[in-house]
Amino acid sequence: MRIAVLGTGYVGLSTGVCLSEVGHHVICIDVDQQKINRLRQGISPIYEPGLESLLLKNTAAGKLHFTTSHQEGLEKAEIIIIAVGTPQSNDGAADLSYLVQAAKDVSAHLKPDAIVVIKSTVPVGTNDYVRSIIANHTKKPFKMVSNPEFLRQGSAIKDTMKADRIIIGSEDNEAALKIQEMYRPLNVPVLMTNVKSAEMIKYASNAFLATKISFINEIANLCEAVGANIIDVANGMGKDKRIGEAFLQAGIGYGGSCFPKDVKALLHTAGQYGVDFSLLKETISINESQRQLLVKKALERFQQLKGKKFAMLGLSFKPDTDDMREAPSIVISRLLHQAGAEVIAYDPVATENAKKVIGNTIQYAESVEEAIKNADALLLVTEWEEFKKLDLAEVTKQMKQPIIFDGRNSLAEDKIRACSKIEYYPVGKPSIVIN
Ligand SMILES: NC(=O)C1=CN([C@@H]2O[C@H](COP(=O)(O)OP(=O)(O)OC[C@H]3O[C@@H](n4cnc5c(N)ncnc54)[C@H](O)[C@@H]3O)[C@@H](O)[C@H]2O)C=CC1
Ligand SMILES: O=C(O)[C@H]1O[C@H](OP(=O)(O)OP(=O)(O)OC[C@H]2O[C@@H](n3ccc(=O)[nH]c3=O)[C@H](O)[C@@H]2O)[C@H](O)[C@@H](O)[C@@H]1O
Repeated sequence: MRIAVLGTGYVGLSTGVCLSEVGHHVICIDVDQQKINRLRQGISPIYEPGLESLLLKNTAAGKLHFTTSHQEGLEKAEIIIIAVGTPQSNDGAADLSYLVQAAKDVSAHLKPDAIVVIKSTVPVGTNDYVRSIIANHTKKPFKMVSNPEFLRQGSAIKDTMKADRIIIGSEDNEAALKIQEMYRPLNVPVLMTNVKSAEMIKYASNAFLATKISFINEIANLCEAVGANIIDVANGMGKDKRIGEAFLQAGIGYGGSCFPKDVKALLHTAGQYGVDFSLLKETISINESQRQLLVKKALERFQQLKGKKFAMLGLSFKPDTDDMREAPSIVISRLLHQAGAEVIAYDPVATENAKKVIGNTIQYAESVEEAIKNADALLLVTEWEEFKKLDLAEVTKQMKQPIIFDGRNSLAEDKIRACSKIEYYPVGKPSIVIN
């Protein structure tokens, strides 16, 4: 099939690359000339494991193209997938301005009878709204399908190729079947729904997962207070198939480009329809306080933070991505800076993006060794594999004080116990102090 994808972000690029991999002819369109230039040279503008090799392979095979011209991209496309951003606006609602512009771009160059697929995460009713925008700008016939995306950053390619499900929402059976056919080579279960249900499935899924994280974080806080161990508690809960093991990792809260904004957008929709979804308010408020946890723990330990030097390991909102959107490291940096502490941070891939968001209120190191030198404490903020492999006995020797606050419970207990001197403060389980 001839497919055009609007937006070469995490979702658009991963989708375009994977659809070309399974045999379709894909042209990806973006308004960002720099991104398109890099993509044409076979360089991915985002860090995403496995993406660049598929990009090179399918570009070389002539199945994957990139352009900034909507005309060039759309004139032959039988399926048009819109994957532009829907960020959060000031009132918590989803900002649909990119989507509205994309709809206008589509209507200007649409091939008659093309199917317009909305993959961006959009509030209930948005597919109908986009349909009316396109219809107001063109007389050509077209069809619409809602097809929300569930991939995670850091495993976008795997999640696309081996998704748990594909949701196809449409009032037009023929269009829905064509999109099902487009995905057939992936061999993933498909669920057909109406448009509004498809739109709701996306928000309900993200809000549920975010709530699961806030729930386990509150249980972790309670575990600390009563002397239980969150790892055992989460294990014990997760063994119940009705609960499931996934998304029960306690830590310093959820971040990223989606959970924070999507929970707020769903709450906004609920408000518009007079539904008081107070559970979501709690999910948000627990998450906000959880992001401050490491700083609170540090304050408890040191009494005052002025003049203290903190090595911060990890900046991105999760491992295997360079994305800094809503990363807990932003809040932690701000609080430590306000308290007069010095922060020197290291991240394997997110440092350049972090500099744009956090700026020069903290320093950036090129390696773990540089970050930890003479530090009063180490804050583990993102659980990159590199950090799990550290020789903690050696790390603590390089520090001024051997104090570690592990915001992701990611350091192995036997490595901690192998240190001759250490103070280790995890989340939701007993601290380890060896003098
Ligand atoms: N990032 C993620 O892991 C996931 C994101 N989503 C949703 O997918 C959507 C896209 O998210 P991301 O890929 O993270 O966004 P992104 O911000 O990384 O990329 C969006 C891209 O669209 C381009 N763009 C904007 N207007 C355009 C237009 N008129 N024509 C062509 N290109 C245009 C931008 O230049 C940018 O490169 C959002 O609605 C998001 O909520 C859904 C699932 C996962
Ligand atoms: O709509 C989206 O954008 C995507 O949002 C999330 O994907 P993503 O944000 O890439 O990453 P996750 O692995 O879900 O992690 C999100 C945040 O939750 C945190 N998290 C995750 C799991 C957990 O057990 N505990 C926990 O604190 C992570 O550290 C991270 O900050 C969802 O998992 C995807 O299904 C969805 O498509």
